[in-house]
Parts: sequence; structure tokens; C-alpha cells
Amino acid sequence: MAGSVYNNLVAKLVMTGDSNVGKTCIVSSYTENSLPSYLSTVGIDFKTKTVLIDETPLKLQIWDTAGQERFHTLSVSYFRGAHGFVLVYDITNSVSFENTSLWMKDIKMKAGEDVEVVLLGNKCDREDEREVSKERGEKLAWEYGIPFFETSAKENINIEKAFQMLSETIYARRSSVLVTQNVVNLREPRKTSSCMSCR
Ligand SMILES: Nc1nc2c(ncn2[C@@H]2O[C@H](COP(=O)(O)OP(=O)(O)OP(=O)(O)O)[C@@H](O)[C@H]2O)c(=O)[nH]1
Repeated sequence: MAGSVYNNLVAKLVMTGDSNVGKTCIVSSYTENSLPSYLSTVGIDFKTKTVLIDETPLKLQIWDTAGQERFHTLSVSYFRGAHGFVLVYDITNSVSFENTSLWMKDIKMKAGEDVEVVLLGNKCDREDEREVSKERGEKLAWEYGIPFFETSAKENINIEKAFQMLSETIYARRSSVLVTQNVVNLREPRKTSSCMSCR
């Protein structure tokens, strides 16, 4: 168990949801504890952060995709091969909440049915402008069978918790995680080659 394979576990996470809901700020808050200067995401980049699960390090590769419609094809092309998704809406924007069902369809279509997803209702610091009740978020997450948090990237509320829960679910439920560029089975010891394509 303490072999080197378990020191090289990597999980690919993808941020998704409408434009302007706060995906980039959530990643920054989680990986740097600071907000970036505002710049709507125009391409794709990823950040990394290592979490500990039962003393095992799991390196998260967090891909921040653009929510704007004109980047949709590019954004969803990064869904394939992801182990988990952070699906974000803005509690002050009901359209972004309604569109989560479209993002969920894309996730299932591109990444498969058994991929792990956490739903975030972001900007919960803006209570005065709230358009989506917490109950609606909870109900939707219950229907999907996924965890739900209301978050604030601005005030760093529930961000750490959400990523930790997603990481633990991936670690516990998935039979495989990426190890550098190779895939290994977590539950069975590796037998021969470290490269799937060589088998
Ligand atoms: N009040 C408040 N504002 C936030 C929060 N998170 C993000 N914002 C603001 O919302 C705006 C959009 O944030 P981004 O992180 O760029 O949104 P995005 O979802 O990455 O947008 P795209 O890159 O276009 O997909 C910025 O002005 C942020 O400062 C939050 O938790 N609270």
C-alpha cells in the first residue's frame, strides 16, 4: 500500500457551469487563497493541489473551463477522462441554476454515467441579491444523487470542504485513477507493465 504508485495518484477535476458564476475564483480561492483580477476565461488552464485522504496524497489536477457559449465546444472537449466535476451556479442568477441541467447532460455524455460531481451554489455572500433558494439547490442535488454546498469564493466559505468531499468520493468509489500518465487499479496490485497501452 505504501508503494510508490500510491504516492503518484492524480485525479482530473473539471470546473463547469455558466460564465461568470465564479469558477475561476473558486479555483484560485482553493489553490491560492486569493482572488484573481477579473478576466473571463478564454481558454483552458489547470492548477494543481494535493489533498491527503487517509494519509494518501492525491494530486488534483483542476481544469478551469470557460462558461461562455462561444467556448462551449472547446470546454466540453476537456470533459473526457475526468474523474470529477465541480458544477457551479450563481445563487444570484437563476438562469445559471436552470442551465446546470444542460451542463449535467454534457458531463454524462462526454465523461460517462459514473463520474463524480459536486454541485455548488456560489456567491452565497450576496444574500440580498439571492434568486435561487438553498432548498432548490438541495433538491436538485438530491435528484442527481450528488453532494451540494453553497459557497463563496470571495469569503472562502465551503470551498475546501467541497473539494475534499469530491476527492474522497473519487478515491473511495473509483476503481482507477490516473498515475502520472498511466492508469492503475486502486483495488488490485499492479502486475506487470505500468502502461495500459502496453498490455
Ligand atoms: N460576491 C462574490 N463575487 C464572486 C464570487 N466568486 C466570483 N465572484 C465574481 O464573479 C465574477 C466572475 O467570476 P469568475 O471566477 O471569472 O467566473 P467564471 O465562472 O470563471 O467565468 P467564465 O470564465 O466566463 O466562465 C467576478 O467579478 C468575480 O469577482 C463570490 O463568491 N462572491
